[in-house]
Amino acid sequence: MNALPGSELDHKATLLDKPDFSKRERGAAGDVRRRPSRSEAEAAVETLLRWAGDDPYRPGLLETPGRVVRAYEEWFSGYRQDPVAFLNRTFGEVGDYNDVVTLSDIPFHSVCEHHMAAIRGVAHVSYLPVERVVGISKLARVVEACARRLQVQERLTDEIAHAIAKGLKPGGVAVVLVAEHACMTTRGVRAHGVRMVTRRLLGAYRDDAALRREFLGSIGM
Ligand SMILES: Nc1nc2c(ncn2[C@@H]2O[C@H](COP(=O)(O)OP(=O)(O)OP(=O)(O)O)[C@@H](O)[C@H]2O)c(=O)[nH]1
Ligand SMILES: [Zn+2]
Repeated sequence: MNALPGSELDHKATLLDKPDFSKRERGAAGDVRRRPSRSEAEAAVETLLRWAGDDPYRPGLLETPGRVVRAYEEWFSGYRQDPVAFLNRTFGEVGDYNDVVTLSDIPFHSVCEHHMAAIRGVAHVSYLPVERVVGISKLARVVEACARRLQVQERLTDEIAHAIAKGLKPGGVAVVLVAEHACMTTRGVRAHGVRMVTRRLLGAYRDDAALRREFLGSIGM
């Protein structure tokens, strides 16, 4: 099996790269090129609490801005991670094994970039190794690093697939995400139980119908 051709390995310029603020002017919140301080972020939460109609100085809410900022620090931890870097430590020695590796039902949590509401779901990830095999936890770490940012599901799917393609240079990569968007289930159209399914198939998974069927079958699709 040959590795994916170069064009597919190119890590596309997406939000996984650092945002380019250089051409922006000052926005309502000040100079957008400067990362706001923690206390500025907490003040923004306090404003939201007041806007909601509550009193941010009542005892139950006093520590809420600090908690919210710490929570968002976790939900946005992906901005401080390079997903491809998790794939640097590969194993060369896997005996005669030269077939697909699939990890199914990797839970993930992301944040919808339209409403900043939760996206919760599972990722199914598969790759066809060409010499480079990685510890399976690293695939889950790639999913996590891509998910813990503001996302739309289509781009999240694409970024996971391309990070694995770049890091492992495999014969193919397949990523399927099945997720529920809180912006659609808890507000707006309030369509409870709706799940969005997206997939990104690269290399052999895209070109070889039998391999694709086998993968989709193995994850119950
Ligand atoms: N394709 C795609 N759409 C998404 C995703 N997350 C949220 N959306 C949708 O993005 C759209 C944003 O539409 P807008 O009309 O700008 O926002 P809105 O007025 O809040 O829309 P409603 O949710 O219909 O109330 C909505 O249809 C959401 O359901 C995603 O990951 N992928
Ligand atoms: Zn949304």
